[in-house]
Amino acid sequence: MAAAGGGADWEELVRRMFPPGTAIPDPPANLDYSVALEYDGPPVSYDLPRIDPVHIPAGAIPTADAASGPLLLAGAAVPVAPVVLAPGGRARRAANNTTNPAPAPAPSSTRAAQQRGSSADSASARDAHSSSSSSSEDGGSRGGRRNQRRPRAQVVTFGEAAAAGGSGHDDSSRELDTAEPGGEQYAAVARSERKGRTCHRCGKGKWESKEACVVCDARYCGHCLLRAMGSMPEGRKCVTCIGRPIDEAKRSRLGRGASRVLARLLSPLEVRQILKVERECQANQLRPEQLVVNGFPLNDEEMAELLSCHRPPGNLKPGRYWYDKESGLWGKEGEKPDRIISTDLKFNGKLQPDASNGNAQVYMNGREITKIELRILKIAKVQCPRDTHFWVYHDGGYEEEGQNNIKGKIWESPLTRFACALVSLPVPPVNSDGTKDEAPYSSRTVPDYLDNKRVQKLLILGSPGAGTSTIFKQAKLLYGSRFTQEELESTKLMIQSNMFKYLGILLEGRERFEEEALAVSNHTSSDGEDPQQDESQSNSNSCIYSINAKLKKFSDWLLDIIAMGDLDAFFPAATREYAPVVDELWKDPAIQATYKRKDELHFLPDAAEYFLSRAIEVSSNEYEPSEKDIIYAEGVTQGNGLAFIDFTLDDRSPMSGSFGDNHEAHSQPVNKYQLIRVSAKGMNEGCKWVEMFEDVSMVIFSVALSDYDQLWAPSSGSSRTLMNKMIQSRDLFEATIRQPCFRDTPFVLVLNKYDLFEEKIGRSPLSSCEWFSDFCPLRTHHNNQSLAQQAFYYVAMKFKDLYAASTGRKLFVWQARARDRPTVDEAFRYIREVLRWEDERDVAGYCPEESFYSTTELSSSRLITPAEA
Ligand SMILES: Nc1nc2c(ncn2[C@@H]2O[C@H](COP(=O)(O)OP(=O)(O)OP(=O)(O)O)[C@@H](O)[C@H]2O)c(=O)[nH]1
Ligand SMILES: [Mg+2]
Repeated sequence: MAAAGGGADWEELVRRMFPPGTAIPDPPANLDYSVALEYDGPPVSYDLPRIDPVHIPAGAIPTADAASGPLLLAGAAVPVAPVVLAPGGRARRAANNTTNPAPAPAPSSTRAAQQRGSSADSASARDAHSSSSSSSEDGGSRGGRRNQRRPRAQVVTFGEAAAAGGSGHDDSSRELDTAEPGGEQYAAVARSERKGRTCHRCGKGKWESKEACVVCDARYCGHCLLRAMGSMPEGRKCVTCIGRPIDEAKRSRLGRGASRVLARLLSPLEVRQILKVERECQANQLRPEQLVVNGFPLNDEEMAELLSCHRPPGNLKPGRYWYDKESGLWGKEGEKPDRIISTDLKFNGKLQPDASNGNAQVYMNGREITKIELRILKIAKVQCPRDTHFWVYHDGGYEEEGQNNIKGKIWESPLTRFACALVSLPVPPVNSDGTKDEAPYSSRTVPDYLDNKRVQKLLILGSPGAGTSTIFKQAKLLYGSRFTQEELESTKLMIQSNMFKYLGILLEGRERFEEEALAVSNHTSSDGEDPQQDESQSNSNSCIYSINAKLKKFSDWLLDIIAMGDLDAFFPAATREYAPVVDELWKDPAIQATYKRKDELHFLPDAAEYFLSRAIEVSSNEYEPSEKDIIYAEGVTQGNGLAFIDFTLDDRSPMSGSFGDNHEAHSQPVNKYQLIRVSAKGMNEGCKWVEMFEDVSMVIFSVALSDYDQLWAPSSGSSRTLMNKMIQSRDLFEATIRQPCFRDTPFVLVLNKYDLFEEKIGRSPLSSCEWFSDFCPLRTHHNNQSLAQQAFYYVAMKFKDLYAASTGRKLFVWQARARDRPTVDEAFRYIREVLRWEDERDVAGYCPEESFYSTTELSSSRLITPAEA
């Protein structure tokens, strides 16, 4: 505290402390005023008296009701609520009069000072500032530390703050200006804090979800949101940010993704309106100069033409683009085409040969195309040797330069369109017609239908047999279109041809048994000492012999039939003979000891028995696969191992139900998804496919839990030595997450075949897989988790740890039994939530409720043997 005295000095200071226009009472002759001033001298050597902040219970501070009434459009006045000062403010004022040294919380006084924002209050602001700066200056003092994370009192800030909005300072920057004299240094701290989890206004609510300002990213909890953002005439902006341009990083989320907080505070209609003005109000639109097309920034007319054309580029962000007015192709400067927009738009800039940074030595409308485009041209059977120059028109019609002869249309064949979809190249709409499009929209805003167009690509991968095709088929049956007649027909053929495969396996198996039986008989004849053992051995041998005899007869007979091509006889015979042979084999203890499970006996895939037992029906011409058959059948497409479906997912889900009154669901555009499956074979071809999928929103990686005790010859590489299947899956997973193109792509791991896992975990220890050798299930009385659940958690954690170690990010895990459709539905709803979390995280640093499914903070150590943990 510094005493100010002398002449009109003190009067001026006191005047500043009073509201404008208030008369200063005449001082009694002997009155002694003390006024606090900011101390900016060198650090002092003595202890400064400190005042501890008072705790003000929530609700003790009178507040005005937030205005959530009719929304006003840009430019109109913001409704102003009268300011109610926090008690802290009053206390501080009293304190400033020195007569009353009542403890006053520095934070709230700072806040109150800011709120008034008038010049008459600047002294109080400085005064509050002085206490804050002096305590920061004394280094490690308690007060200093506290001041860095100032909790703030809950008071009304909207209204008058909006009046100051034009000053170009947001709430937080003003606060930095006054309270944190350290300038840049402090700003950095404050900015990272802002990204943190606490409410920007009250400093609380670390775990609550929040809504963020689209300008300054300040995030507010449910208690402060409406106070900080007022009636939101330009969408989600602090009142002090109204009129200011949005943070461009948030542009793609403009008008969407309202938080749960907002949905809780306002009616769905209000939320929708706020999102609408956020998307459409003038202040939030791109400015023409933010778009550089063919090297020239747009002017107003060009911008208007671009946005109002028949097919404008949706979700525009500021940046440099190229545009080919003949074909309508549009892309980011230096990149492949991104979309096809209306043709013949007039821009100042001309398309340059190197616009897309292509190096294919083939030119389309003057632009050197990229290698990936060249590949598509080849698929489209366009002859394009080096240095070909094409003209390509809006409908894909093309001709060589100077030839005046349309040779065909590039995007006509479904195969070309499919290939384009896979490599994310645009194609014109099928009914694309002639000439320059008319302009049905005249406003500058992007039409709604474009917003709804967002398709999220989900790539599903996994090692062979992990269930990716089952999940894919379930998704198709759940959300996609029905199977076409053609698809049913090919499924039928596939099921029938699988039967041959199964029988082939049977025949191979027969030979193996024969060899084994031979080995056993050699062994018993050489060192059969124990007569009892001898007897059981010879029993078992004779059993094997008799079985082998049967199998041999069976297989010889099958071979004959196959040779004759008499399939009508073949399948019934197979069914008739197959089951009893297996049953009899299974009776043998030696075989049981070796194979543990009847279905492992013949090394047939899981589905084989299902189909073989109905071989007559399945092999007949009239056979029509049921939905269950489709699910059980192996293989989706017989072609290139690539398949995709488009679907939407509505918001009525058990998971979003857990979000309480989930209004935002109704206000959000329905997301469209494209599920792309690459067969394990495709994956194994050196992961060549992978790069084509760099723009996927998510990778779903499926692993069969039941693989942990299975040996399999690796499907890639030259080695044919058997290897644990789980380890193979792990290796493929690791190779996939390391792909540079998935650096920013979230992963969901689906641990599938939980039913088989549960069934076998009791008899076959999880540690059969060397990666799980330290699994140590808890057996306390209080622990009612089944062994399978513990093992599942453990496996999930192993993958999470692996993922975190390799990418520093968190892996999302879900459990499934893919043959069981509801579990796949649940998995996709979980996947949708993850996508939403990721979106919200991008926008607001929002973090979903931490749980096993969303966090990596848990570790598998709980389930590891102590010695190794
Ligand atoms: N019991 C059980 N069987 C499953 C489950 N998921 C898939 N299967 C079966 O496992 C077999 C292999 O599943 P697919 O979906 O074909 O596996 P994939 O990943 O497509 O494997 P590839 O076709 O080899 O690439 C099929 O017979 C499925 O019916 C499951 O959760 N439980
Ligand atoms: Mg399959």
